[in-house]
Amino acid sequence: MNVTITPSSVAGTARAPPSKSYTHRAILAAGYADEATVRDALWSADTQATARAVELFGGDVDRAEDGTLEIDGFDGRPDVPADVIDCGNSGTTMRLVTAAAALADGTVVLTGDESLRSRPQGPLLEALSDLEAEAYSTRGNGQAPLVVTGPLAGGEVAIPGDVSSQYITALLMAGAVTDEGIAIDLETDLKSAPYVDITLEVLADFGVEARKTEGGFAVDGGQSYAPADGEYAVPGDFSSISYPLAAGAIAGDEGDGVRIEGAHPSAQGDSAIVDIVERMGAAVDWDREAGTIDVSKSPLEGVEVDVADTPDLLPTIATLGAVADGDTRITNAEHVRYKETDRVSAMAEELGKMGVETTEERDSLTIHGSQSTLEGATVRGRADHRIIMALALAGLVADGETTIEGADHVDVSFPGFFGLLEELGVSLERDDEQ
Ligand SMILES: O=C(O)C1=C[C@@H](OP(=O)(O)O)[C@@H](O)[C@H](O)C1
Ligand SMILES: C=C(OP(=O)(O)O)C(=O)O
Repeated sequence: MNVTITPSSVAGTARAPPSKSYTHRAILAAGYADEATVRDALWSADTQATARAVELFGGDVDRAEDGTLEIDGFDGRPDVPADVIDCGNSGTTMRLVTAAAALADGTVVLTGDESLRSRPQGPLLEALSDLEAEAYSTRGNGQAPLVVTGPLAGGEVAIPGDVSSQYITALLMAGAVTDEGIAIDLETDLKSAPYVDITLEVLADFGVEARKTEGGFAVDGGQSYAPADGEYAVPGDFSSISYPLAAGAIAGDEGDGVRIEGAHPSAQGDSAIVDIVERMGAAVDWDREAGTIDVSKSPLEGVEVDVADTPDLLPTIATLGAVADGDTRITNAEHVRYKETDRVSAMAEELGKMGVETTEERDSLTIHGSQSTLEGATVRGRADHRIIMALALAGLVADGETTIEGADHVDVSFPGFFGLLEELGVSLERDDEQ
């Protein structure tokens, strides 16, 4: 599907979709449990990949009409699946499920789409091998397809922290049901650190104790997963909130702004977007207790933003920077190159087609912003949900129409994204022929 956006102003109320990160963890934690109910779960292409994996491990995921998931777990140790596990486009699924697979008493094969088969899995495979499982890439290049044979022993393991925090999450979640537990020693500084905080929070909510240590993280073995009262509720997603928030800041209607609901504080590092938009000069009011954010259009100015903790915000910040006056410098961004696409280059090149000048370095992206230079263009979504959504934002304020090719991939994290834009008053056309 291609989507063509006509420049539009936005006004109205947007409900935050449920958090993708919390939903993945809750579905897998429920899988490790005997049974659990997960309320307010995100049902997207990525979270469905995790649900499929839980089912292949012997669990059952039943989705009620209101979206509640009733999950029968595999109760600690996964069965050896009757088929290959296809993780689709989801890095979180592949990492978390690879470590779970190492608990099975047999061999598990994992694969994914072309993008996922180009993302780095090597450090996790090495860590699992150090913990006595057999784990390798069929091509010997640290990328999927992956073959994992358990069972995983506990123990101590060293792993780099600057490729993906999902390796740490995966080891902590699986480590809780090993006999000995797992102690993780970080060989480098940890990037995307708030995602491990999310993991510690979800583990605690499922009655599993894991902790930070001097050199990294640790989890004791022999623990069982069980949420209090058998239920777990997923909070709103701040990476997804970044899009309506940025839309309100750059294209808010003069009279009415945008209100976002479901924005309660949680461990998500991406809630930093509220502060970033405010620093750029937008009028933002976050009522943390009510979980509402009100934003209206204001002239924006370039700022410097360190995305070590918040890689998924880079595309949104790049578009904000394109609209702002002056330079927006996004630093500590090397790990943003290991996502569904190399998002540093993708944003530089696609915004470039809209007339935006950028300077790209290995670890940073500088956007030389000025609204007057944003021109409508045909841009490539690169099969990456966050690139598509960030380019749609740019289309709101460009001069002329913007066509985003391959826009259907928003279903990875925000299936209702274009419907929401329409509700906020955006004029857009979908071309399903493509
Ligand atoms: O654990 C998670 O839920 C995630 C961790 C981050 O990845 P990395 O840790 O690979 O940077 C983030 O980019 C991804 O969207 C979700
Ligand atoms: C990188 C992302 O997710 P994942 O790593 O799960 O593919 C994302 O949602 O931006």
